[in-house]
Amino acid sequence: MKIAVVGAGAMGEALLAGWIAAGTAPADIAIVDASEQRVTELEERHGVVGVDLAAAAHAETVVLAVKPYQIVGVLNDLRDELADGTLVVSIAAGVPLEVLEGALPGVAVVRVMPNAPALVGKGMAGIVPGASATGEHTATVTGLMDAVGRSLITDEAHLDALTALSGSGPAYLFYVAEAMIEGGVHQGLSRAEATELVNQTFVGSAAMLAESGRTATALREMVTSPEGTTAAALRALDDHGVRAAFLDAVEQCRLRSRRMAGR
Ligand SMILES: NC(=O)C1=CN([C@@H]2O[C@H](COP(=O)(O)OP(=O)(O)OC[C@H]3O[C@@H](n4cnc5c(N)ncnc54)[C@H](O)[C@@H]3O)[C@@H](O)[C@H]2O)C=CC1
Ligand SMILES: O=C(O)[C@@H]1CCC=N1
Repeated sequence: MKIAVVGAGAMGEALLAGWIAAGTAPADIAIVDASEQRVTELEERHGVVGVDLAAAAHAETVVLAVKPYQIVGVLNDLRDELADGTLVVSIAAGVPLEVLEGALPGVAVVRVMPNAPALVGKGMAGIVPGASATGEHTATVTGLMDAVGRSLITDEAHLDALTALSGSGPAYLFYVAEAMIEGGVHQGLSRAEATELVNQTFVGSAAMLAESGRTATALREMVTSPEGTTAAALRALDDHGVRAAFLDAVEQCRLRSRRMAGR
Protein backbone atom coordinates (compact mmCIF):
# COMPACT_ATOMS: atom_id res chain seq x y z
CA MET A 1 0.00 0.00 0.00
CA LYS A 2 1.53 3.29 -1.09
CA ILE A 3 -0.68 5.86 0.58
CA ALA A 4 -3.05 5.69 3.55
CA VAL A 5 -5.45 8.56 4.12
CA VAL A 6 -6.56 8.76 7.76
CA GLY A 7 -9.75 10.82 7.87
CA ALA A 8 -11.44 10.46 4.51
CA GLY A 9 -13.64 13.53 4.70
CA ALA A 10 -13.95 16.41 2.23
CA MET A 11 -10.21 17.08 1.82
CA GLY A 12 -9.11 13.46 2.17
CA GLU A 13 -11.47 12.54 -0.65
CA ALA A 14 -10.39 15.52 -2.81
CA LEU A 15 -6.76 14.37 -2.55
CA LEU A 16 -7.35 10.67 -3.19
CA ALA A 17 -9.71 11.36 -6.09
CA GLY A 18 -7.09 13.71 -7.55
CA TRP A 19 -4.34 11.08 -7.17
CA ILE A 20 -6.50 8.45 -8.87
CA ALA A 21 -7.32 10.83 -11.73
CA ALA A 22 -3.57 11.48 -12.04
CA GLY A 23 -2.81 7.76 -12.43
CA THR A 24 -2.41 6.22 -8.95
CA ALA A 25 -4.08 2.80 -8.81
CA PRO A 26 -7.04 2.86 -6.38
CA ALA A 27 -5.71 -0.36 -4.82
CA ASP A 28 -2.57 1.57 -3.79
CA ILE A 29 -4.68 3.93 -1.65
CA ALA A 30 -6.08 2.85 1.71
CA ILE A 31 -8.47 4.86 3.84
CA VAL A 32 -9.25 4.92 7.54
CA ASP A 33 -12.34 6.74 8.76
CA ALA A 34 -14.29 6.78 12.00
CA SER A 35 -17.49 6.48 9.97
CA GLU A 36 -18.08 3.01 8.48
CA GLN A 37 -20.66 4.50 6.16
CA ARG A 38 -18.07 6.96 4.83
CA VAL A 39 -15.58 4.14 4.20
CA THR A 40 -18.16 2.13 2.23
CA GLU A 41 -19.13 5.23 0.26
CA LEU A 42 -15.54 5.92 -0.81
CA GLU A 43 -14.78 2.25 -1.50
CA GLU A 44 -17.74 2.22 -3.90
CA ARG A 45 -17.05 5.62 -5.43
CA HIS A 46 -13.27 5.34 -5.94
CA GLY A 47 -12.28 1.68 -5.53
CA VAL A 48 -9.97 2.48 -2.59
CA VAL A 49 -9.61 0.05 0.30
CA GLY A 50 -10.87 0.62 3.85
CA VAL A 51 -8.37 -0.55 6.50
CA ASP A 52 -7.75 -0.06 10.21
CA LEU A 53 -5.14 2.31 11.62
CA ALA A 54 -2.65 -0.49 12.33
CA ALA A 55 -2.67 -1.51 8.65
CA ALA A 56 -2.52 2.12 7.52
CA ALA A 57 0.61 2.58 9.64
CA HIS A 58 2.46 0.28 7.21
CA ALA A 59 1.83 2.43 4.15
CA GLU A 60 4.80 4.21 2.55
CA THR A 61 3.07 7.52 3.29
CA VAL A 62 0.34 8.14 5.88
CA VAL A 63 -1.68 11.30 5.23
CA LEU A 64 -3.47 12.61 8.32
CA ALA A 65 -6.63 14.39 7.16
CA VAL A 66 -8.73 14.44 10.33
CA LYS A 67 -9.87 17.71 11.93
CA PRO A 68 -7.14 19.61 13.82
CA TYR A 69 -8.69 18.82 17.23
CA GLN A 70 -8.79 15.10 16.36
CA ILE A 71 -5.17 14.80 15.33
CA VAL A 72 -3.51 14.34 18.72
CA GLY A 73 -5.68 11.29 19.44
CA VAL A 74 -4.80 9.81 16.05
CA LEU A 75 -1.07 10.50 16.58
CA ASN A 76 -1.18 8.71 19.94
CA ASP A 77 -2.92 5.70 18.39
CA LEU A 78 -0.49 5.70 15.46
CA ARG A 79 2.77 6.03 17.42
CA ASP A 80 3.29 2.39 18.32
CA GLU A 81 1.97 1.05 15.02
CA LEU A 82 4.14 2.97 12.56
CA ALA A 83 6.44 0.85 10.42
CA ASP A 84 10.09 1.91 10.16
CA GLY A 85 10.55 4.44 7.38
CA THR A 86 6.90 5.45 7.10
CA LEU A 87 6.48 9.08 6.16
CA VAL A 88 3.70 10.98 7.96
CA VAL A 89 2.03 13.95 6.28
CA SER A 90 -0.37 16.19 8.19
CA ILE A 91 -2.77 18.48 6.34
CA ALA A 92 -4.42 19.76 9.53
CA ALA A 93 -4.74 23.53 9.67
CA GLY A 94 -2.90 25.18 12.53
CA VAL A 95 -1.27 22.08 14.05
CA PRO A 96 2.47 22.86 14.25
CA LEU A 97 5.36 20.51 13.55
CA GLU A 98 6.29 20.81 17.23
CA VAL A 99 3.05 18.99 18.17
CA LEU A 100 3.30 16.43 15.35
CA GLU A 101 6.97 15.63 15.97
CA GLY A 102 6.49 15.69 19.74
CA ALA A 103 3.91 12.91 19.40
CA LEU A 104 5.99 10.93 16.88
CA PRO A 105 9.64 11.20 18.01
CA GLY A 106 12.14 10.40 15.27
CA VAL A 107 9.46 9.94 12.59
CA ALA A 108 9.75 11.80 9.29
CA VAL A 109 6.88 14.30 9.30
CA VAL A 110 5.90 16.85 6.65
CA ARG A 111 3.22 19.51 7.14
CA VAL A 112 1.12 20.38 4.12
CA MET A 113 -1.69 22.86 3.51
CA PRO A 114 -3.47 21.68 0.35
CA ASN A 115 -6.72 23.04 -1.06
CA ALA A 116 -9.97 21.66 -2.43
CA PRO A 117 -9.25 22.16 -6.16
CA ALA A 118 -6.87 19.18 -5.83
CA LEU A 119 -10.07 17.29 -6.63
CA VAL A 120 -9.83 18.51 -10.24
CA GLY A 121 -6.02 18.50 -10.49
CA LYS A 122 -5.76 22.26 -9.90
CA GLY A 123 -4.79 22.34 -6.25
CA MET A 124 -2.29 24.66 -4.56
CA ALA A 125 -0.34 23.34 -1.60
CA GLY A 126 2.20 24.72 0.84
CA ILE A 127 4.77 22.19 2.10
CA VAL A 128 6.89 22.43 5.28
CA PRO A 129 9.33 19.56 5.89
CA GLY A 130 9.90 18.58 9.52
CA ALA A 131 13.28 18.09 11.18
CA SER A 132 13.53 14.35 10.39
CA ALA A 133 12.29 14.64 6.81
CA THR A 134 15.01 14.02 4.22
CA GLY A 135 15.21 15.57 0.77
CA GLU A 136 13.72 12.33 -0.54
CA HIS A 137 10.71 12.64 1.81
CA THR A 138 10.17 16.22 0.70
CA ALA A 139 10.41 15.13 -2.94
CA THR A 140 7.79 12.42 -2.30
CA VAL A 141 5.36 14.95 -0.83
CA THR A 142 6.07 17.49 -3.57
CA GLY A 143 5.36 14.73 -6.10
CA LEU A 144 2.03 13.90 -4.42
CA MET A 145 0.93 17.52 -4.37
CA ASP A 146 2.17 18.33 -7.87
CA ALA A 147 0.18 15.33 -9.16
CA VAL A 148 -2.99 17.20 -8.14
CA GLY A 149 -1.89 20.77 -8.90
CA ARG A 150 1.03 22.90 -7.79
CA SER A 151 3.01 23.28 -4.60
CA LEU A 152 5.57 25.44 -2.92
CA ILE A 153 7.94 24.68 -0.09
CA THR A 154 7.66 27.32 2.60
CA ASP A 155 8.58 28.17 6.18
CA GLU A 156 6.23 27.11 8.94
CA ALA A 157 6.00 30.77 10.00
CA HIS A 158 4.15 31.49 6.76
CA LEU A 159 1.74 28.57 6.84
CA ASP A 160 -1.09 30.38 8.68
CA ALA A 161 -0.98 33.17 6.07
CA LEU A 162 -0.80 30.61 3.24
CA THR A 163 -3.85 28.89 4.75
CA ALA A 164 -5.65 32.25 4.64
CA LEU A 165 -5.02 32.57 0.90
CA SER A 166 -4.92 29.19 -0.83
CA GLY A 167 -6.22 26.83 1.90
CA SER A 168 -9.46 28.64 2.64
CA GLY A 169 -9.42 30.83 -0.49
CA PRO A 170 -11.57 28.57 -2.68
CA ALA A 171 -14.45 29.18 -0.25
CA TYR A 172 -14.09 32.97 -0.65
CA LEU A 173 -14.36 32.58 -4.42
CA PHE A 174 -17.36 30.24 -4.19
CA TYR A 175 -18.95 32.84 -1.87
CA VAL A 176 -18.36 35.57 -4.47
CA ALA A 177 -19.80 33.31 -7.17
CA GLU A 178 -22.92 32.71 -5.04
CA ALA A 179 -23.34 36.45 -4.47
CA MET A 180 -22.95 37.25 -8.19
CA ILE A 181 -25.51 34.58 -9.13
CA GLU A 182 -27.90 36.10 -6.60
CA GLY A 183 -27.23 39.51 -8.18
CA GLY A 184 -28.22 38.14 -11.60
CA VAL A 185 -31.42 36.65 -10.18
CA HIS A 186 -32.23 40.04 -8.63
CA GLN A 187 -31.88 41.57 -12.11
CA GLY A 188 -34.38 39.13 -13.65
CA LEU A 189 -32.18 36.33 -15.01
CA SER A 190 -33.19 32.75 -14.31
CA ARG A 191 -31.04 30.99 -11.70
CA ALA A 192 -29.83 28.56 -14.39
CA GLU A 193 -28.80 31.39 -16.73
CA ALA A 194 -27.12 33.34 -13.93
CA THR A 195 -25.23 30.22 -12.81
CA GLU A 196 -23.93 29.46 -16.32
CA LEU A 197 -22.87 33.08 -16.84
CA VAL A 198 -21.06 33.33 -13.52
CA ASN A 199 -19.43 29.88 -13.55
CA GLN A 200 -17.99 30.39 -17.03
CA THR A 201 -16.86 33.92 -16.10
CA PHE A 202 -14.88 32.38 -13.21
CA VAL A 203 -13.40 29.72 -15.52
CA GLY A 204 -12.38 32.32 -18.13
CA SER A 205 -11.01 34.79 -15.61
CA ALA A 206 -9.01 32.08 -13.81
CA ALA A 207 -7.53 30.97 -17.15
CA MET A 208 -6.50 34.57 -17.90
CA LEU A 209 -4.80 34.84 -14.50
CA ALA A 210 -3.00 31.55 -15.11
CA GLU A 211 -2.13 31.95 -18.78
CA SER A 212 -1.90 35.61 -19.79
CA GLY A 213 1.24 36.44 -17.82
CA ARG A 214 -0.51 39.65 -16.72
CA THR A 215 -1.22 40.71 -13.16
CA ALA A 216 -4.69 40.76 -11.60
CA THR A 217 -4.45 44.56 -11.63
CA ALA A 218 -3.64 44.72 -15.36
CA LEU A 219 -6.47 42.31 -16.16
CA ARG A 220 -8.95 44.27 -14.03
CA GLU A 221 -7.89 47.49 -15.80
CA MET A 222 -8.38 45.77 -19.18
CA VAL A 223 -12.08 45.22 -18.36
CA THR A 224 -12.59 48.72 -16.92
CA SER A 225 -13.45 51.19 -19.72
CA PRO A 226 -13.30 54.88 -18.82
CA GLU A 227 -16.73 56.00 -17.55
CA GLY A 228 -18.00 52.52 -18.33
CA THR A 229 -20.13 49.83 -16.72
CA THR A 230 -17.31 48.08 -14.87
CA ALA A 231 -16.09 51.32 -13.29
CA ALA A 232 -19.63 51.85 -11.95
CA ALA A 233 -19.71 48.32 -10.49
CA LEU A 234 -16.25 48.59 -8.92
CA ARG A 235 -17.18 51.95 -7.39
CA ALA A 236 -20.12 50.20 -5.68
CA LEU A 237 -17.79 47.46 -4.38
CA ASP A 238 -15.42 50.12 -3.01
CA ASP A 239 -18.33 52.03 -1.43
CA HIS A 240 -19.33 48.81 0.37
CA GLY A 241 -15.77 48.24 1.61
CA VAL A 242 -15.30 44.94 -0.23
CA ARG A 243 -11.52 45.30 -0.54
CA ALA A 244 -11.25 46.05 3.18
CA ALA A 245 -13.52 43.08 3.90
CA PHE A 246 -11.13 40.78 2.01
CA LEU A 247 -8.11 42.18 3.86
CA ASP A 248 -9.92 41.50 7.14
CA ALA A 249 -11.10 38.04 6.04
CA VAL A 250 -7.52 36.99 5.28
CA GLU A 251 -6.38 38.39 8.63
CA GLN A 252 -9.18 36.61 10.56
CA CYS A 253 -8.38 33.33 8.79
CA ARG A 254 -4.68 33.60 9.64
CA LEU A 255 -5.52 34.37 13.28
CA ARG A 256 -7.96 31.43 13.45
CA SER A 257 -5.29 29.11 12.07
CA ARG A 258 -2.84 30.43 14.64
CA ARG A 259 -5.34 30.06 17.49
CA MET A 260 -6.09 26.46 16.52
CA ALA A 261 -2.64 25.54 17.72
CA GLY A 262 -3.18 27.43 20.97
CA ARG A 263 -0.48 29.92 19.99
N1 LIG B 1 -11.73 21.13 3.56
C1 LIG B 1 -10.69 21.76 3.00
O1 LIG B 1 -10.82 22.42 1.95
C2 LIG B 1 -9.33 21.67 3.64
C3 LIG B 1 -9.12 20.97 4.81
N2 LIG B 1 -7.86 20.89 5.36
C4 LIG B 1 -7.64 20.11 6.59
O2 LIG B 1 -8.08 18.80 6.34
C5 LIG B 1 -8.56 18.23 7.55
C6 LIG B 1 -9.91 17.61 7.30
O3 LIG B 1 -10.83 18.63 6.95
P1 LIG B 1 -12.18 18.27 6.19
O4 LIG B 1 -11.90 17.22 5.18
O5 LIG B 1 -12.76 19.55 5.78
O6 LIG B 1 -13.02 17.65 7.40
P2 LIG B 1 -14.11 16.48 7.37
O7 LIG B 1 -14.89 16.61 8.64
O8 LIG B 1 -14.85 16.51 6.05
O9 LIG B 1 -13.24 15.14 7.42
C7 LIG B 1 -12.71 14.59 8.59
C8 LIG B 1 -12.93 13.08 8.51
O10 LIG B 1 -12.20 12.48 9.57
C9 LIG B 1 -12.97 11.39 10.08
N3 LIG B 1 -12.48 11.08 11.42
C10 LIG B 1 -12.72 11.71 12.59
N4 LIG B 1 -12.03 11.15 13.60
C11 LIG B 1 -11.32 10.13 13.06
C12 LIG B 1 -10.41 9.19 13.58
N5 LIG B 1 -10.06 9.17 14.88
N6 LIG B 1 -9.86 8.29 12.72
C13 LIG B 1 -10.19 8.29 11.40
N7 LIG B 1 -11.07 9.17 10.85
C14 LIG B 1 -11.61 10.08 11.67
C15 LIG B 1 -14.39 11.89 10.00
O11 LIG B 1 -15.34 10.82 10.02
C16 LIG B 1 -14.39 12.65 8.66
O12 LIG B 1 -14.74 11.82 7.57
C17 LIG B 1 -8.58 19.32 8.60
O13 LIG B 1 -7.50 19.14 9.49
C18 LIG B 1 -8.44 20.60 7.80
O14 LIG B 1 -7.73 21.58 8.50
C19 LIG B 1 -6.77 21.45 4.76
C20 LIG B 1 -6.93 22.15 3.61
C21 LIG B 1 -8.21 22.35 2.96
O1 LIG C 1 -11.84 25.56 7.17
C1 LIG C 1 -10.85 24.91 7.54
O2 LIG C 1 -10.50 24.88 8.73
C2 LIG C 1 -10.06 24.14 6.52
C3 LIG C 1 -8.59 24.49 6.51
C4 LIG C 1 -8.34 25.19 5.20
C5 LIG C 1 -9.58 25.09 4.49
N1 LIG C 1 -10.49 24.49 5.19
